[in-house]
Amino acid sequence: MNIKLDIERLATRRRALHQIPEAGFQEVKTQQFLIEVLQSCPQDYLTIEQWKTGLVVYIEGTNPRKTIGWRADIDGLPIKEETDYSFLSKHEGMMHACGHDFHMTIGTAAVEYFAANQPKDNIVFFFQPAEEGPGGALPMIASEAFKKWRPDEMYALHIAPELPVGTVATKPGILFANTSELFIDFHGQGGHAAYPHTTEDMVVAASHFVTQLQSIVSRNVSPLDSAVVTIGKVEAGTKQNIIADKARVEGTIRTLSMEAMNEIKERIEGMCRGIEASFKCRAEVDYGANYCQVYNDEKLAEEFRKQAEKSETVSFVPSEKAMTGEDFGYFLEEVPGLMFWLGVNSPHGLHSSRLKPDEEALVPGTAWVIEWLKGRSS
Ligand SMILES: CC(=O)N[C@@H](CCC[C@H](N)C(=O)O)C(=O)O
Repeated sequence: MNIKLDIERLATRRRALHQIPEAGFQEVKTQQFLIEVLQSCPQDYLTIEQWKTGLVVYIEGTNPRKTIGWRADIDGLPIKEETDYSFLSKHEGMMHACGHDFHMTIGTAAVEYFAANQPKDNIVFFFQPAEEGPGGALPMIASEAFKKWRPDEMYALHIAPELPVGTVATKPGILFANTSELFIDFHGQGGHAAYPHTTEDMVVAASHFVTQLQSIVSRNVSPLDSAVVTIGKVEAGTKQNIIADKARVEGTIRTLSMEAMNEIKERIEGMCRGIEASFKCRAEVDYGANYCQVYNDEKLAEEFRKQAEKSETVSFVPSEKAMTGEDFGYFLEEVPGLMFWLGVNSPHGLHSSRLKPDEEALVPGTAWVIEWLKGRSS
């Protein structure tokens, strides 16, 4: 299939989106930008509905037997950008460091294509807020728009910095892990740095906790299973000579099985009780947003591989499972489908302040999404 795509046009759109990254459920400018792009498509059989800070775009097919879903996530991350781009993020401390600017560019370009080339089956595009947290997929699935245009099958992509441009990768079954956020607040008695015996030092309490946490994966999870417990943020204290009365640690738990997830949470709570007793403090645990695993339909993953192997647009690369999380997993609990990686060849990885996906990947990425959706619709 030969679809002509203009790299300049795609890159311009991606750059505009790159400059306005917004946190989950705050994607106001992003939503406005997407509306403007999508309103400039032929509207004959297109319906655009706003849903919170996201959008649902329905394309009516010529002779529909089913509805095919596509999901693109739209939120940015709280990261200070450190690339050498001339089109740096204009939102201080925020960055599209997970490639959602690519996901939106490809998603909107696919809408443009189908708005001008009516598909046989209906296609519904979900531009979903808050993938990085607190999670937009579950409320989007509960929305009236999802009920009205409920897809029979559903797809999404994620950029893969480590794969070359022009490649796609996926696998049947589990692709991404179960995840749970982790927030723990330690409260004690602060005071003067010179009188530690009159205080309960929350820097010391939190430090012990973070160190103890490291034994969970090695000593409580079966060596035949896989799990990750990462603390990405620690916050405590106000000044070098004041003993902190509060400390907060923030992290994430990733597992391939729910048994491991439950075991890890039980161990964390046990450790917190131990820290409370040892340091005469209070530890409050909050698990924030939890995402289920991304589980690709076996039959569809096989069809995907076969079609990609025959394609002139992309090359297929087999994929391993990853401990990444994605609330797209919730869509796949509702309807069969799959997620795949799109190679973008960046020297720096996802969630890096230096992530620089190669814009050349926008052309095969968009062409492949169109090719795949067209294939599903014939
Ligand atoms: C693809 C990707 O990087 N996804 C994020 C999802 C975040 C899940 C949640 N906020 C958590 O941190 O547990 C990831 O970090 O894997």
